[in-house]
Amino acid sequence: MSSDKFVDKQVAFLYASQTGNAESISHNIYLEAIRRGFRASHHVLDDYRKFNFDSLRTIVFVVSTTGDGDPPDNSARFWRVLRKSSKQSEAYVHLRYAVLGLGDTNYSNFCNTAQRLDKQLEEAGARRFYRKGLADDATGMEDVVEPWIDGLWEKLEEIAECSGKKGEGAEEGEKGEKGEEGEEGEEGEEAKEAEESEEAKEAEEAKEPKEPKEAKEANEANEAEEMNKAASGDQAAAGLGALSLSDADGSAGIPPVVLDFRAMSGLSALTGVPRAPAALCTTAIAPPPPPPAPGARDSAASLPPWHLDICSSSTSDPEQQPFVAVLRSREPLTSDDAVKRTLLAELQLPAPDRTRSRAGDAFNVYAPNDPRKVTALLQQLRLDGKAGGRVAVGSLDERIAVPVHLRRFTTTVGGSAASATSATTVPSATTVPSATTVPSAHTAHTAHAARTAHAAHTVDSVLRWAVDLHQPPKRQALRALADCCADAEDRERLLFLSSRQGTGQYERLRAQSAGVPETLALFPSCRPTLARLLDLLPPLLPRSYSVCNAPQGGRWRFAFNVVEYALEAADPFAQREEQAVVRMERRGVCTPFLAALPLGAPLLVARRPAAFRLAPADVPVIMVGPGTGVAPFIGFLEQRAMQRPLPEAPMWLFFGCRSAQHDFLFRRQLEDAQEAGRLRLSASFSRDGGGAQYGGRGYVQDAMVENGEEIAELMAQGKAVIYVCGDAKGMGKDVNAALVGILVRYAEAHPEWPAQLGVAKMDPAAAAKLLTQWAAEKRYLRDLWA
Ligand SMILES: Cc1cc2nc3c(=O)[nH]c(=O)nc-3n(C[C@H](O)[C@H](O)[C@H](O)COP(=O)(O)O)c2cc1C
Repeated sequence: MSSDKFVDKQVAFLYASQTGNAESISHNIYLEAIRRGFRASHHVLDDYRKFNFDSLRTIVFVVSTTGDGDPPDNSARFWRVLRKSSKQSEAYVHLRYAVLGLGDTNYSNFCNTAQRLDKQLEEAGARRFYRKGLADDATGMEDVVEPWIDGLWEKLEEIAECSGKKGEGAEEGEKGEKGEEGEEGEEGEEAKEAEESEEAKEAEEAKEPKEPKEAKEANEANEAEEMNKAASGDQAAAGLGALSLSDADGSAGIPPVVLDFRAMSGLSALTGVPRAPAALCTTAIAPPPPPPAPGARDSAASLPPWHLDICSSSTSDPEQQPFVAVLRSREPLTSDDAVKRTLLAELQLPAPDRTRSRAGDAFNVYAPNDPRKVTALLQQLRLDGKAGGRVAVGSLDERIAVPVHLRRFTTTVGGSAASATSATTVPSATTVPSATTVPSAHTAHTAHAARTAHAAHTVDSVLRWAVDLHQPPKRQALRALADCCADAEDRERLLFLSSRQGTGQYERLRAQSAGVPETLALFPSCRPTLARLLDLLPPLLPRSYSVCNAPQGGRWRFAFNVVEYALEAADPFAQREEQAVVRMERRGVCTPFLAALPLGAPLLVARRPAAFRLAPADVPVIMVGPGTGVAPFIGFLEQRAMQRPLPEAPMWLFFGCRSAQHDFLFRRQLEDAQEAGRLRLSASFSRDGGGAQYGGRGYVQDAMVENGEEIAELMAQGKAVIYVCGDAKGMGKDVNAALVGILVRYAEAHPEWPAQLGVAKMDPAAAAKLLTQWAAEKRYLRDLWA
């Protein structure tokens, strides 16, 4: 091959993901890249040491945004490194990159991670080779993600060829080379300019009013592109490209024989059906051993069977290493007849000094799927007799590792050769890691190790602990499940559900919180193999809670609403013909688990980076925390009560709930603090108005507006810090809007104030911009959840 025909097909796919969406999307792109002959690698951003970020030349980023415009936890360290290097304007001139951002326009900082990443890379001289994709969970991510991926391949091929054409000189002076400059073509340059001017405008305007428009524009651009792709049949080609011969026979290293479906009419082009994720996993299941002695398996049902592994593994951040805590107490915070049941639980931590707790801390709990869901699924898969059988997961394609959350299952079955290509040997009971790093108070669980060595690798444990059975399946998964139906009608219906035309029914299904077991039950002939199901199910992630006490005595208290509801998963096609109804109780993953856990039971937890830190004692704080959003503020109150001399700066809490009688959380504690002069409490009650003592119905944002002048005074003159904690979609947005209004009115009453800030007119856009500035200065802090 002559040097000018050389094609450099090396590309790294890097992701940052809080709840797994970005991870699974980037993993699917990476799989497709391998199949298309790219020399691809796939890493989480925080593993930057493994992939040597500075030496990469072509990177495709898929990053989500979490919290209040924050990057996911698994990219925290990467940002520090990037910030340092990107201070030099030429640091990344060698790099070509593309960014796909995942976000939700219900949050104020739409796709902030992707935007920030793009900006910082560009400032450091890196070159965007493909337009930025910004996918919106609020309107359906697939609408942006799929066309963005479709368009990516052409650009990747183009830049691979450009690098190749330059032959040996390709590594040097790339930026000035003609081929490189022409990467995006005229269209690409225009898009880039449009983006640049968009960003310039963005800097002028406040984030909040701007973002939904941006998402809309990005979506429109994507839609146009998607139509072009559909016309060329490219979607069908990409979707069916997985059917390469080398995949089927597993022959390593031999270039795959890929059948090109480009010229054939594509099902997805005709119906808007998404492409099914490529098959990756293989599984081998050994016959189950004789049943364990009674109680043996359940004795630590609250811990993943591999918890000792996790506790002793060296994580990159020892602060966030999981450990075993014990449930000490649990009590209701609501009355028996409250609409929502809220519980207060307390955990005993193994070693107080190890946790270095501070008020405002948050932590993760590792909880299993509801065992009833697992049982229902095993029955549907006809695997109920094999639940206790040891399972080995492997990869169909030697070049591709199985996803991280399944790697512990890449073991041989019973010593015989498993079909899993990346299989290693199951650790025997004696090789199970010792519990030296597990705190001594918890070493009782060590004795459990031998028993769990087997349980750690069973069909049951993979479905209980490794994959999420609660999330409604994504449209791509439904598309793939359609191929697992024996009955043509089931198949058609699943295809329809996954398509754009099926959006209405799909949303209906999602609204009913139908997880995979419930969805499968609606399509009785759908029987995916365990391997296919593992391809499709997202990893089961830990759930996060705020600590609601000041750190003392190695204890964490936290409050949670028990998410439990019995709904009927009605057949989404019920209007068309006979009604199919599946009755299954649907619940959250973690809170019913915590609500039912026996006192004294162990559970696996890990610290999370704190969303909030209490301001210094001389800084006034305004706290907005309806419902369980009040939790971190209880910790703040306790912390300030412990400080000497007692802080004089005011603490003002806006609390809200339905009814003073039923769900006024921490009522006694809050009223006592108010009586003692340590707290100003503004409580709002949306249903009963709070009775004579409080009076009047309303929400926290209404109470804020009523007290707008004082709030604005504290913020504008007193340099207060305002914290908001709770539901993002309703409360978070409403409180933000209330604050905008408050600042506008304050400026009308105090015309000198905007001038002091150098603002000509404090209109809503200027007020929103001021809030953004306060957020950057950490004076307006939000911890919001969906
Ligand atoms: C607690 C929480 C906070 C979020 N905050 C934001 C945000 O500030 N801006 C945004 O655009 N999207 C936000 N999102 C939406 C996520 O980015 C979106 O759901 C995405 O698909 C998640 O991808 P991941 O699973 O890879 O983390 C938030 C989602 C959650 C659950």
